[in-house]
Amino acid sequence: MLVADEPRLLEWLNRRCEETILPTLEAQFGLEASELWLYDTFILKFSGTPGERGLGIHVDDDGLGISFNILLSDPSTFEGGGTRFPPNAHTEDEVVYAPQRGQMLSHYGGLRHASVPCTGGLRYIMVGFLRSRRLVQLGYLPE
Ligand SMILES: O=C(O)CCC(=O)C(=O)O
Ligand SMILES: [Fe+2]
Repeated sequence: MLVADEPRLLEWLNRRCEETILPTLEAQFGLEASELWLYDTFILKFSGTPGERGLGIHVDDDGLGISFNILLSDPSTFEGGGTRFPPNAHTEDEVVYAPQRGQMLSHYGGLRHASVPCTGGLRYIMVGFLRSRRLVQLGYLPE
């Protein structure tokens, strides 16, 4: 579901953006919050049912920006789950993140990644994509 369709969720997201999400992304990417534009935010539900376990390897938003991924569920309520970054030009190691409830993973959207499949219970995440023209100058994006 789209966060913008639910006023209470949108209010929560706007507050979190101001208090934590934007300051964190500013520090991580060396950008000013005013240079970032929240393009899309949605909630995803994964379960152990085949076809609902997670996303295969992909890039977000055509690699145009920055992605954040907040775990909404308590990790004790689902099995499996997490976000996986296969080896890329910068590292030979696969990296897997399995955050606690409320923790945020943020990354350049053009980095290839996938869900670690959920194998039981329900895993809810909030995923948002931000864009910024400055990412090009910083060398994250192709010209
Ligand atoms: O399951 C995950 O943590 C990955 C979610 C994701 O990459 C996305 O929604 O774009
Ligand atoms: Fe993604």
